[in-house]
Amino acid sequence: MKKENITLVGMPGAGKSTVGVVLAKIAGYHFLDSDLLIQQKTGKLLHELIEIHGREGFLEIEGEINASIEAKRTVIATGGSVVYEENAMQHLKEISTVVYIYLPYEELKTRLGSLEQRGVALKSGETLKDLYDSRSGLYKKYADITVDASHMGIQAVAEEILRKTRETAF
Ligand SMILES: Nc1ncnc2c1ncn2[C@@H]1O[C@H](COP(=O)(O)OP(=O)(O)O)[C@@H](O)[C@H]1O
Ligand SMILES: O=C(O)C1=C[C@@H](OP(=O)(O)O)[C@@H](O)[C@H](O)C1
Ligand SMILES: [Mg+2]
Repeated sequence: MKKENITLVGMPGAGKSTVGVVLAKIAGYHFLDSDLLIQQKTGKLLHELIEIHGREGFLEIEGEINASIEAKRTVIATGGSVVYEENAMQHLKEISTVVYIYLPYEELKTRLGSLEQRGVALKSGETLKDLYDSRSGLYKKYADITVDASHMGIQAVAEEILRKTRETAF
């Protein structure tokens, strides 16, 4: 593994935050959840930011903060909407190996609770299926590696990500 950070991307509920902590532990890395970084830097909760600034305003803030991450030997769990921000993704690709945690739509749907409660950056009238279909291509576009997490437990997904990042030279 040439790059010294691992960035996790994927749909909300795919397991970026939970798997990320376990992955950091087994890799001997630090862990950074960029959602928490946004909350620390703005002093607001994510859903408050979306309420105050709207979807576009939130994406701008998310993009800027992700584009400014400095990390070493760190697993970075991003928020699902970071792939809308080209600058942020270019930066994350420069500093890390980007891993897409893929989950089929049906499995994701049963896993996710209320979308409002999670503060997902939906356009007006957009459903989870619309979001899934429109984002899948973006996750694939930026991913160096894709891990299919269907029917896998948290530990198994973390181990698979570590195995694949170690065997792939970037
Ligand atoms: N591989 C998995 N198997 C079962 N449940 C999982 C798995 N990965 C994550 N979860 C659960 O799914 C929910 C969403 O996980 P989370 O890490 O918050 O996703 P994300 O950060 O991608 O939005 C949590 O309740 C978490 O415990
Ligand atoms: O996909 C999204 O639109 C979002 C996902 C959230 O993070 P998770 O992917 O960790 O749930 C968070 O960044 C924000 O509320 C928007
Ligand atoms: Mg998360």
